[in-house]
Amino acid sequence: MNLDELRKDREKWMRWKNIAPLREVVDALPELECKVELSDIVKISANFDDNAIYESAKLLMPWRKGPFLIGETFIDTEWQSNIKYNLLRPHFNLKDKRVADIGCNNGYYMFRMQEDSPKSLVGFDPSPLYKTQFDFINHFVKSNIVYELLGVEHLEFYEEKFDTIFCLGVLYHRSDPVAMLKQLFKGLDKKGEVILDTFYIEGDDEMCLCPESSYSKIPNIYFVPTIKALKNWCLRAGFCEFEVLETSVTQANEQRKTSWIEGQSLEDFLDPNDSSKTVEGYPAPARVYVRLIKDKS
Ligand SMILES: Nc1ncnc2c1ncn2[C@@H]1O[C@H](C[S@+](CC[C@H]([NH3+])C(=O)[O-])CC(=O)[O-])[C@@H](O)[C@H]1O
Repeated sequence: MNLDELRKDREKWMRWKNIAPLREVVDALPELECKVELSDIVKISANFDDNAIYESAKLLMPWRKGPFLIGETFIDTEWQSNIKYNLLRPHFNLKDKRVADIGCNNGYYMFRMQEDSPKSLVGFDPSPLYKTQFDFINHFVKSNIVYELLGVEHLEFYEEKFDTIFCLGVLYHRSDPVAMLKQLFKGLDKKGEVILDTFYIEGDDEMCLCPESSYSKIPNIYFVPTIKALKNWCLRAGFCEFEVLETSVTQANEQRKTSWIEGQSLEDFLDPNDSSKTVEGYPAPARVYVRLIKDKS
């Protein structure tokens, strides 16, 4: 597959009529000397015109992943992504590694991962809006992060292999999860690892929930496995080791409606009389975080 042709083709997405005005917002950002602090909130300080920054950031809504503070503008994103990042933080060390984040959204995790001084950081996400949010933040952060408007399906054709691949919150969106796991496998160098999270259901059987048309009001969720079924998928994809790192139930403080998104959030996705269930009557979203090893030899 010729990725350069695809890249060229996807550059055109930036001229879509809903995206082009947002590109102008990014192109008009001022050149300023900035101080960047990588903590739970990615903080950028400089001599900003705070009203202008606020108005520009608002135009790039919805903001799902973060939070960010730019001057006095606090982008209170739908997700407090620091919770997932901090849960995973004890389980990786990225020093001098080639790292990819698949489904990187606006790059929040990659901005934080810079604290480890990886050799390289590449984000894959086929969303022109999220890339524009990344460009907005990175205009001030000035990182070397590479953002590819590509999907997980392109990873196996990518020009370089990776030592660590993060793939968080993507597997349940794929209609062929084993094929996706194989694509991650092929994206790794020999000794590589994948850190992945996905929704799971409780149970000792090797079983899977197949939602009828939506899960937690999300339409494109195909399979929600037990941990044992997930392990089987991973072994079938070729990984030699499957290690459960953490499990968590999404709480209202992690995903909630803020003034930086339109529409609904977690509180509208759960049964109002029983928060252990989704509105569809399925078990409420719980996530398992795993490490997959390509080859131990
Ligand atoms: N083919 C594709 N390949 C890769 N990514 C894709 C594709 N299609 C859509 N996406 C992207 O995958 C991300 C899924 S969100 C996870 C974000 C982050 N990782 C998180 O864990 O918070 C889901 C969630 O938060 O549950 C979005 O940014 C999509 O644009």
